[in-house]
Amino acid sequence: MGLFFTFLSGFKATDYLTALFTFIFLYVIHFYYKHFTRINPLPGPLPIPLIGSFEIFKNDIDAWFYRLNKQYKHDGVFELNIAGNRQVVITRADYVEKFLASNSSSINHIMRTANNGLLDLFDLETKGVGLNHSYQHWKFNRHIFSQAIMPLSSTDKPSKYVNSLFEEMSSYWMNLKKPDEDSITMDISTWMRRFTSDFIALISTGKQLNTIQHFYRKTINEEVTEEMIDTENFIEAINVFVSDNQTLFVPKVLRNFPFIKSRVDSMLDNCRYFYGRLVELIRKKRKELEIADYKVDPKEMDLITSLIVANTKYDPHPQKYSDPSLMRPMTDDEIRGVMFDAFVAGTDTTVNTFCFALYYLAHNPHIKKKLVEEIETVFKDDLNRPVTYEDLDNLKYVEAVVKETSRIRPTVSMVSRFSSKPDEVAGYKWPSNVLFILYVRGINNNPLYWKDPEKFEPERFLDPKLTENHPKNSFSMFGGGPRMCLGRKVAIIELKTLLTLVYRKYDVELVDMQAPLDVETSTITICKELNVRLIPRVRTA
Ligand code: HEM
Repeated sequence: MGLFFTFLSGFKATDYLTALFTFIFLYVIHFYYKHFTRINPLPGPLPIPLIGSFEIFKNDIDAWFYRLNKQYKHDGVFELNIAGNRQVVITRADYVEKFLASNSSSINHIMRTANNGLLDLFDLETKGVGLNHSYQHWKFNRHIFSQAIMPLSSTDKPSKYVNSLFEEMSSYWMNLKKPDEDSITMDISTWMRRFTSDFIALISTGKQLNTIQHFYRKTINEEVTEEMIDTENFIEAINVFVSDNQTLFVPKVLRNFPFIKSRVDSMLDNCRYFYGRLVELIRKKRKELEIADYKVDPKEMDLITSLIVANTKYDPHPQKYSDPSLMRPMTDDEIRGVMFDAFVAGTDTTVNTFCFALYYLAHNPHIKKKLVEEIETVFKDDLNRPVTYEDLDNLKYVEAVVKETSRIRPTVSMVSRFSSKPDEVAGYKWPSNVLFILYVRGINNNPLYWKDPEKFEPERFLDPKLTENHPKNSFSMFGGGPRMCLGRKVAIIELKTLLTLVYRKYDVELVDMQAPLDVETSTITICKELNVRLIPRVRTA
């Protein structure tokens, strides 16, 4: 060791600088050598060593993808480098079939990302569904979660919950309306974030979190209670995770770098808090079930109860599987993992889709008129009764509005798949470990499949000839294949019921018609703010 220091002491400061510059120079040469000799070079911006592109420091990565896709003339495939990682971006419907086919049993593209980040540190590597990186754990969790959530969508529970939450929220809005004014002005995205959290809480536990109520009380400056702080913290924890989840993919070697360490630590605190709240909900539910001796009407089961009793002697629908690994009950930690997914994947996605719909409807009054006409046709004179599960079948235009909103501005604008084996994709042969980005917004807006793609036109989804002639995968909202969204049916019920209730009771105008959508994209496109004027409808009948 002494000899080593004697050796170092022989160097001057300029020698260290020279060594540093030589290292950087060699790194840059190596980086570009690798770049220019890469397999299957595709069109794409010239990457900058280490960061890939300065675009990663902006808040809307989707805007960059959209621009590049236009620049490359929707050609079907281009490439990017993000933080040193090559990404192959696919923008044609026929190229994504391999990943999204409903009968796809191939496990080659089952993972969404490489596992070289911090998933294990956040206890997400083997937990939950969305980010799970262990095939066996993902399969087990997805199977149990799917059995718990899918049957809910054929009951009237989701629409009942939306009705009751809307009634509550709407009564707060009416209280906020000043007697001398004919409308209420608000950032509707903040209300809706609370609405969807209360909705998922109801679906999960049968009980409300009261986040809407607490937000209302905060808005009217009521004294802040512990309970109010708790629910606002809960909403904040979801927001933080959704808008900064890139932190999970920071390469392990960078974890302790000064700026990165504080960001990772703060995300860890956020997740610990969030997990703690979820575990509280699960333990509470377990206790209630124990007291009731697990006697629950199977038709009344909430999500957490279904997850707790799955594969136990209390399971009302016991099943046998050829794969014995699917037959064990879930631990509380595993339930916490999938509940985390339900809150993270199931709240913001619906809020954003809802807000985008409001934005596009306000900019297209003739479409809003048709939507209101359909609502009035279905509800005739009875405009206060709950929207039922049966009504949803008759609200075809409302559904077309939801789909058209998701076509033109999908909240999940990109879906990723990581290959574990060599494969042929988009006409090229690829080695294993390639990250493919299926650029949903690019495909949904590709002029090859959609006439005037930037025009908001829900009729596209009503004309059977049009939809039949469309190539497969030219529209996707919920992804596809083995990793397709598990909440898709519940989400459609929630969105249709909510849009109907809102437009039945209010006209919605934007405060600033000139303002573009205020969005940012990390993994999903988030509506940061949407200022609207709600004008209660005055019925003459
Ligand atoms: C408008 C609302 C929603 C949209 C647009 C949406 C969209 C998506 C998309 C695109 C994916 C990725 C699919 C793929 O990789 O092929 C996904 C996954 C997922 N979604 Fe949704 N989602 C919505 C609502 C919900 C809700 C309400 C829940 C649950 C309550 C939910 C739970 C999930 C889960 C658990 C996954 C991960 C599935 C897996 O990795 O196996 N989503 N969603």
